[in-house]
This record gives sequence, C-alpha cells and structure tokens, in this order.
Amino acid sequence: MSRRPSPPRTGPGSLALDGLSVTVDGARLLRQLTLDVPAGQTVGLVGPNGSGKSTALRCVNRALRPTAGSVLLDGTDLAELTPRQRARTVAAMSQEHVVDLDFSVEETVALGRSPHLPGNRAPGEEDRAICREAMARLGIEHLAHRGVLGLSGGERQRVMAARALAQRTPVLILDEPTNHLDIRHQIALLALLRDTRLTVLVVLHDLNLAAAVCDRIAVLHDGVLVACGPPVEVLTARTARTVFGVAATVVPHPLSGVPQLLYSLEPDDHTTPRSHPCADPVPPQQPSSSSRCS
Ligand SMILES: Nc1ncnc2c1ncn2[C@@H]1O[C@H](COP(=O)(O)OP(=O)(O)OP(=O)(O)O)[C@@H](O)[C@H]1O
Repeated sequence: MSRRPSPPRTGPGSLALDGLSVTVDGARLLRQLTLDVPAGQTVGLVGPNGSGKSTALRCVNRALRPTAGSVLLDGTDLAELTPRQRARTVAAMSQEHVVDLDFSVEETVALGRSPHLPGNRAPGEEDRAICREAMARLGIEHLAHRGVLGLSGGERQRVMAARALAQRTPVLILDEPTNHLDIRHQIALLALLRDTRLTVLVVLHDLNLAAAVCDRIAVLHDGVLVACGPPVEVLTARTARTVFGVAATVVPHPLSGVPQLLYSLEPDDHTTPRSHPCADPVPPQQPSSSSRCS
C-alpha cells in the first residue's frame, strides 16, 4: 500500500476539533485539543494506551460532551445539529459498538441507512443497493444472511465498517478499525478508507500502517497533542522514544518512501524508562497545557 498525498477535496466535510478539553472527576483526560481534518484528508490519531484518543473521538460523535471546546463541521458546531443531521454527516465506528441482538449482517449494515429514512420507513431499493455495495467493498456479501453474534471478531469488524460506509456521510471517525483484522484485511480496509477520499479521523496503534495511509498524524500523550504533521515529520525515533517509550530505527519504505519504524526489543539505557512504562510515564515531547494542530 503506497501513500498518495490526498489533495484537499472541495465540497463539504472539513472537521475541526477546537480547544477540546475533557475533565472527569478531576482527571484531565483531554487538554485543549485543537486539530483540523481538511475535507477529503485522512488524519491518524496515535498515542499510548490511555492517552485520550477514544475520548477525543467520543467528543466528535457526541457520545461525550467536552468540558470545554467544540467540534465544527464546515464551521458549524455539531452541538447545534439534531442527532439525525449529525448522523447524516458523521459516521462512527467505535470500540463500543455493542452487538447484542442477533441481527443478520444485511440488517446490521442497513442500520447505516436509518438517518436517511424519515419516520419508520423501510429501506428502499436505492438503500439496499448502497448496502450491497458497502458489503461488497468489505468482502462480506457471503455473510449477508448470517447472524452477527456468530461471526468472528474480524468478520464483525468488517460488518461495522460496511455499516459506517452505508451511512454515506462526508466524515468518518474510526476507533482502531483494524482491531481483530488479519494483515490482508487491515491493509484492504485502510486502502479503502484512503480511496474513499472522505474526511477521515482514525485512531490507529500500528504506526507503520498509519504512515502508509494518513496524510497527517496527530500524537496524543496524557491528553495533550505533542506532535502533528506529515508522517515523515512526526514518526521519528524521538517520538517512539519519548512518547511510546520504545527504541526504534526509522527507515524510508523502499517503495513508497513513507517512514517505517523498526523496533528494538533491547531497552536503550539512555532513553527508555527502566520501569514498566505504565508505571512511569515518559513526559511528553513538548509539555504544554494546550494542544494545537491546525
Ligand atoms: N469516565 C471516566 N472516568 C475516569 N477516567 C476515564 C473515564 N473514561 C476514560 N477515562 C480515562 O481516560 C484516559 C483516556 O482514555 P481513552 O479511552 O481516551 O484512551 P485511549 O488513548 O483511547 O487508550 P487505548 O489506546 O487504551 O484505547 C484513560 O486513562 C482512561 O482510564
């Protein structure tokens, strides 16, 4: 998968996180996060466990109200839209998508059409065609009549991705969409996201796949944005060391030229914490009370 820089797309779909802060029970989970996702571009949100990535995405899909700040779509505060208007604009694939009813795969994907169906109108032929196309793009047509509860984790993940695509929104936000997927399906999903030319904000743990697919990468650490920019500027040995607490050598991909991190299992005495990183977090690169990338 080689990365082609996405030219900003004209038309709707520019997303802006504007000074988002989240404090829960005195804990500051997110500190003044400002991040632009231009229309048609893919921005990757990376960071260690617990750094605030899901918290940021939950503010975008309004599962969580920020303590301060706002999320703007083409300059309009998402809080001013009705839930249906928001669902026509932003599709989310979250870690929380609880599937506890044994709907069939095609029924689950068809839920993505709900924001477009007034009242209780059943999906029409056009809606069904959109769902079939989404299922085909995710390679799950053969599962159409299976119950979602009987699927493997990776199959279910692809169903949720198809549902998000079927929603036909200009903006997609995805929280670790490659969870449970084998490497072929990880690459296929990320290439698909890139090729949609939608506005995409995606949380990823695999920094090398993030480098391959993202126009820009934003790095969160302890709720603070500590770096943001093109992969080649952000994914450095220093970022690996100071944010993730690992030693890595960064080399250009021989075909695409994007940075790839080669990790070392040996601790670097000068750079990595001796104790477990969870017990002794590494300070962010640029400690700051606010985070901005625009
Ligand atoms: N309701 C809550 N009350 C208190 N702390 C919370 C609450 N929700 C989340 N947190 C804490 O906020 C921090 C950020 O959580 P978040 O889920 O955003 O991290 P993340 O970067 O997505 O992590 P991961 O990579 O593990 O998915 C974590 O330390 C988490 O325990």
